[in-house]
Amino acid sequence: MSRTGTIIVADDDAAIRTVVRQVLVRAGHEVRTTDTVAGLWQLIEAGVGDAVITDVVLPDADGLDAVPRILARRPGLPVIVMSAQNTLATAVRATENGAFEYLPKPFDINKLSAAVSSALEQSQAPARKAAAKEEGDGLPLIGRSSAMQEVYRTIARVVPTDLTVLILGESGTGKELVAKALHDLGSRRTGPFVAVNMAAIPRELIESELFGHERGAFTGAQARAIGRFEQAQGGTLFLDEIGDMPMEAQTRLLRVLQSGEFTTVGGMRPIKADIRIVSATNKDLRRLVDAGLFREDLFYRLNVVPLHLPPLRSRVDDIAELATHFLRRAEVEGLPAKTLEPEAILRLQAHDWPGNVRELENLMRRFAALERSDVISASSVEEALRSERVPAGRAESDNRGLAGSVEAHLARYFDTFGDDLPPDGLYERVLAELEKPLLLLSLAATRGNQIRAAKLLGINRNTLRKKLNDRGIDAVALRPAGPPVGRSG
Ligand SMILES: Nc1ncnc2c1ncn2[C@@H]1O[C@H](COP(=O)(O)OP(=O)(O)OP(=O)(O)O)[C@@H](O)[C@H]1O
Repeated sequence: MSRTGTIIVADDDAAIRTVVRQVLVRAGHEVRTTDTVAGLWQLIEAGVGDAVITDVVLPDADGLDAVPRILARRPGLPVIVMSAQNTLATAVRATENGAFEYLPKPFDINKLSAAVSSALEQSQAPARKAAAKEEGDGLPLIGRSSAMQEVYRTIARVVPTDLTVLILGESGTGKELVAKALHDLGSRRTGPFVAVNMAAIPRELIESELFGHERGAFTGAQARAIGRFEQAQGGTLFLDEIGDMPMEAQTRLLRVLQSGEFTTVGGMRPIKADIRIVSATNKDLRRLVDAGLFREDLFYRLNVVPLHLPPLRSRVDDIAELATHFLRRAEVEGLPAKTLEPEAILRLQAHDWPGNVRELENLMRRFAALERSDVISASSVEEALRSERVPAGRAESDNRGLAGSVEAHLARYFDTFGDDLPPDGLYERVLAELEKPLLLLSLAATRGNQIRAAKLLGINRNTLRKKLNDRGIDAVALRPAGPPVGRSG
């Protein structure tokens, strides 16, 4: 049977107070109502109430701003916030201010009842519930498609255990994000999360990188070095691109999984491993096993719980929410606010996303930075997706396509640095890089005719000659012997 209690209701709309009162009284609760923050505060000070339901906009003050004050006075008292300002910002503010639940108006009576029941349950075990709520809100994964629901179910099932998880999925599907979520939600969250990418470390260094080495273990080992296993003690070790692990390191890893202990390279003393292992791959590990490139016994040890991350193209339902999420994130980072028109979303949904969520994230970031209009149109999306497919160096016939392909090249250049930045002095370098091929292509297109090329470029003939000199281009030598290339005349 669900618990009953005294609920304070603060709303300046008499009709809402009446409806809420009826619902709560019918469920066996006692109700006290008020229409101001001042009235609410009086009840709080008097120690009344097992839970609070408050509107945000009240005549004398902001109901949401009152939440931290209420919690300071009555720690653990669940406060449910209702608001007609149904923005993500209000929802986020409600969470940040410590609200127990946020209900957008008009609210569903069943949801209100459910929120009150769980609020009263929480007041029985405040600390545990508050922690659980914090975890839920911090979950970084976006997507409500049935494919993602399956992923969430598996995550929920393995979080309370220390089972070894193997995350399988194409590049950019969120494997690392899931590994981090497994860590952050589990009992090891206060310990370290250490990620190692097997493909990023030179093969001959992998063992020492993972297990550490003793002084003098090999040429160049001048001091003892701590490996990733030791760094991850008490936490989670994420082995990314596990299919790229060399055989010798595989053997060593298998031994650790079997014995629960590891030794450093050149070391004798076994160290107990108190680590959860999560690994990931975008390769077909069974194939690697068949080809003799991956140890079968290790495969079984790692694959205790397989977690398949679906490619983005198979969860089209998530695209709108993900795209909006990435635009908002760009906005939070200081880029201009952008939204997508409905047809633009349809266009995104029709794309096949070979780079999965990462590709969508990069595209949205690019729109946030470069799109001139506040609303991203279907044709902008079309153009951006088309320009991604333009092979290097192929010119487009119209200005918009040209901008798109240059943009795609630049975007790819930025992407190669991942989270880092390209070297400084980019502006000059990019302009210099653009100028030479532009001059060369213009001359080629006009069969080396400088007057025509100057006209095509829209610059003075003398300016063209100077630029050719500066860039060391011999225009005469460029006159092709064959037929004209493209648009001359
Ligand atoms: N469900 C999701 N919700 C929000 N962001 C996501 C989601 N899935 C992936 N991302 C974002 O997409 C990017 C790629 O994700 P991640 O690095 O986890 O992919 P991966 O599968 O590990 O890629 P790779 O195989 O190339 O290492 C990250 O910036 C991540 O934050």
